[in-house]
Amino acid sequence: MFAASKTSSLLAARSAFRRSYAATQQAEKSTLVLVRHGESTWNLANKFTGWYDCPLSEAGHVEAAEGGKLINEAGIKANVAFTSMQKRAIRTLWHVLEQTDRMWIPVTKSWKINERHYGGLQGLDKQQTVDKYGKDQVLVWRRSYDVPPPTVDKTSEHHPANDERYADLEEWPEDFTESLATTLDRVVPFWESTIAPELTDGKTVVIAAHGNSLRALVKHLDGIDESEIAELNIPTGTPLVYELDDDLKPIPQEGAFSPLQGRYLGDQDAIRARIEGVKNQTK
Ligand SMILES: O=C(O)[C@@H](CO)OP(=O)(O)O
Repeated sequence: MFAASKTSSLLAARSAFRRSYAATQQAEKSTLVLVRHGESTWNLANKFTGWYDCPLSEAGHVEAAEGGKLINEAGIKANVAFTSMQKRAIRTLWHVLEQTDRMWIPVTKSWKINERHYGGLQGLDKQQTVDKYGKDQVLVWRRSYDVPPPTVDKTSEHHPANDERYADLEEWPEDFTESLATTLDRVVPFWESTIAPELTDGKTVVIAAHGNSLRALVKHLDGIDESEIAELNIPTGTPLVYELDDDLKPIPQEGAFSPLQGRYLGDQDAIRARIEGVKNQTK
């Protein structure tokens, strides 16, 4: 009698273990941290930047280091990192890796997560552009999904064919510019081919990139529609943390700012104010 009940309780314990093990397997999730670079010298000067390679401003260095501290305090340990070919994002990543004491992890740099190219607007003062073309037109150029800003041709210093880091990477068209839609056309395939496999492999990933390349990525991840993405602005130097399920779908985080499902680390009121600041660059 005693032996029989012992056996059945052993079996019950084993099947409970199997059930809970299966649940852990299903609940397997990976962590993705997105950071827009800290304030750049051209953010400070309120100029359209795109692929122009300006550095961080003094405040931008502080913001990026603060962002790194927040990631460290959250106990997030990245295994791999990605950034663009632009020094404001690269330097931001360096701050993050320094603050989290993970300068040794592999880093991939790719133009596929560069800022959206601003075509003929690059280098122009945002407010002067509003004064010249009107607020509505500038808002269309800044935030519409698929209306690109004016193009640059190969005589422009801003054309990628005239920059040694990009010249041989692609057959660049004579006239070049990017909308958010065409930015997605490079960000999403890079995500799928290069970043997503690391997350599927159980790695924790950090990406230091740009306002519009990150808008493109979160549009894809969070399934944000074209009208809603127009309203979405991403603050500088602020870590945005996603937990992703087995299919790399975001698990909604408490305190996330809709339509995002990831959560920003840091003082939530200060973050809202920074988001408003980005929006108000062209009043
Ligand atoms: O100038 C730029 O490249 C971007 C980001 O700084 O600006 P905006 O927010 O206007 O798209």
